Amino acid sequence: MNYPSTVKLVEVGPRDGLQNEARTIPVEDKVELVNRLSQTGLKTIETGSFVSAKWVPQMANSDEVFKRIERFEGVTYSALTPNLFGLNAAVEAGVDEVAVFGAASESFSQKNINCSIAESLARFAPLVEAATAQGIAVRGYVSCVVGCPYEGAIEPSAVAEVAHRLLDMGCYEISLGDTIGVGTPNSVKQMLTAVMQTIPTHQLAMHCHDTYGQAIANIHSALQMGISIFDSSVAGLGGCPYAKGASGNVATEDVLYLLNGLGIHTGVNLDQVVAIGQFISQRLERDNQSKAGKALAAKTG
Ligand SMILES: CC(C)(COP(=O)([O-])OP(=O)([O-])OC[C@H]1O[C@@H](n2cnc3c(N)ncnc32)[C@H](O)[C@@H]1OP(=O)([O-])[O-])[C@@H](O)C(=O)NCCC(=O)NCCSC(=O)C[C@@](C)(O)CC(=O)[O-]
Repeated sequence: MNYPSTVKLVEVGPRDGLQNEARTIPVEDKVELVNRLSQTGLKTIETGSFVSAKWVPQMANSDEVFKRIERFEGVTYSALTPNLFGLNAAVEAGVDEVAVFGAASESFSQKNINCSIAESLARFAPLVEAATAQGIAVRGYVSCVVGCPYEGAIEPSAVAEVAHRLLDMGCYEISLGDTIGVGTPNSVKQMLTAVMQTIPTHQLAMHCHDTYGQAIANIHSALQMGISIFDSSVAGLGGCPYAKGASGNVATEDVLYLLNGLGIHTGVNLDQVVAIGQFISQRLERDNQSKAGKALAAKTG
């Protein structure tokens, strides 16, 4: 079997993982989480979000988080920015990288960012231009790449179109989000086949949620197609506030266990991530969603 020899993991726990938590998480806990993740070998940590606090209250203190984290050499600290207002706030807070987030589903786009897909792209273009002019790289997300909570199945061609437009406007990498985790290896393959017709494989990432327990199977399928960038969240934290019932991202521990088993290099220390998964689950008083994390933690006591 042909797999990439190296995989980059984008840790989205502090953002995607925490954005949906009901109770306010103290800044200190977020800072401790980011600081600990920074020492595991992870090279990109999505640390917060510069969105409306009315829409996503949990991310309201992202500026403070950015100001208080320790910056570890070689680690990129990124944030979501839906518009120029968000970009300016993010730059002020000292982000290294930003991400715009669009969708392949009209209904999801309206619910998530209150505009159509076309309007979102028109809004992102000046943001990407302003960010790159300041030397800040922009990642592009496409949500609902397999299914949408409001529209059901999504055509691979719709995903390919939005992904292509984001790349064209200057995003350096496109992260394909199975927002509600409905994908299976076949539907993911069909979607990737369409997207890979216009986007080089090395510029594509998969962002899998594990709602239906398919995330690891889908990642394995994407690996076989040459994808070498995956988003994941420590302890499987997370869920999107505008996708009811969507559970967390695939757990970083589970992805690392898979990649280690396949002999794929990540540079990330699994044991350290397991300990962080236990720490954050205890702080949030929630169950650790990582199967590998729980099994490994039980072994070490
Ligand atoms: C995009 C908007 C702002 C449009 O929201 P809107 O209401 O259409 O915007 P607006 O321009 O009319 O502004 C309304 C108010 O928001 C303020 N505002 C405007 N922009 C900002 C900003 N950047 N930061 C802070 N405040 C902002 C603005 O100042 C104003 O304040 P008011 O005058 O009412 O006091 C809103 O819909 C929003 O914030 N949405 C965020 C949704 C979100 O964060 N969703 C979760 C992340 S996406 C995700 O999780 C999926 C992903 C990426 O993980 C991949 C996957 O799994 O699929």
